[in-house]
Amino acid sequence: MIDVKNLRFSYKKGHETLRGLTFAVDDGEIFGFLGPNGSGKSTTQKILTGILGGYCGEALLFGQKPDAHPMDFRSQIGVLFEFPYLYTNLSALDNLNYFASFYPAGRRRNAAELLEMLEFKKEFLRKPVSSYSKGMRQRVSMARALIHNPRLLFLDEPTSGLDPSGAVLFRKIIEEERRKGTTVFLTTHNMLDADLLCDRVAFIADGEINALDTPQKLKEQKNSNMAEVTYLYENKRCTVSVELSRLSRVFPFPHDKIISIHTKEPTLEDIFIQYTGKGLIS
Ligand SMILES: Nc1ncnc2c1ncn2[C@@H]1O[C@H](COP(=O)(O)OP(=O)(O)OP(=O)(O)O)[C@@H](O)[C@H]1O
Repeated sequence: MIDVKNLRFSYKKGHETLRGLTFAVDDGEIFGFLGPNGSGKSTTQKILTGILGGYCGEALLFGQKPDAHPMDFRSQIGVLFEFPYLYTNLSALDNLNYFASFYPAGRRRNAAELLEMLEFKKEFLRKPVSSYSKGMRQRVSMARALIHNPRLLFLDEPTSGLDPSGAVLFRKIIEEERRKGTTVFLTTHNMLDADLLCDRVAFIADGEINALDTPQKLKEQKNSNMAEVTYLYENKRCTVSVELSRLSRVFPFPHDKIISIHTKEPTLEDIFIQYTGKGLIS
């Protein structure tokens, strides 16, 4: 679906923003592109969606160059941008009907039904976007990305600005899209989204990919094999980290009562820091 080989890009001479990215995204996959601010995520997405040209190396979507603008290229991709590009003086319905009009009638989804699926407040359907909260604008932007049933979805920070139940709903909708066979390129620094949704993730830092695998494999590779044990000893509550191998027979410390044992599994963010030496929010 997406094939990127040795992709390089510079905004100004002498400084490379993308320094030789190579990766492939399979049909029907949710592929996470994770990195801290300024690492090159949006630049990569802009190249793949045909907004930015002038790159070196190879970038192919459906076997085509994204900046060659073949007639049907844009109708096959849906994009949720980091910042909502909506007409703020128009309502949600007018925005969506306008964007839908760019696509063949056979591909268009019903704007009102899409907004209902996204739990958009009915009373705001005909009010201007300028009166919407951040979460409402995000819902309209998601509807805009889905309005023409794209084969490939680019989602840049889809759950940003949403409350926890909105984020759960968006994750459900993204999974539903995947079930229908849509491929998803998810750009984010939200670890929970990446861990819950992605089949594979790539870690990008300073314009380079440092690791690429399934979230589970990445976590297993760097598994600390440690357990955190909480116990009572001489009426005092204590917590220690112990290697799992040392727990196989007896607890290697004096205790009166074990209260809990938890294996210390690294989070995707721990792994990211181990690979790149940086946190995801810098
Ligand atoms: N139009 C531009 N002109 C010059 N430099 C730019 C431009 N857009 C981005 N950059 C620079 O390129 C680098 C990568 O930016 P990019 O927006 O791709 O990062 P990002 O990983 O998407 O960050 P964020 O998480 O903040 O969105 C940054 O150093 C940024 O300042």
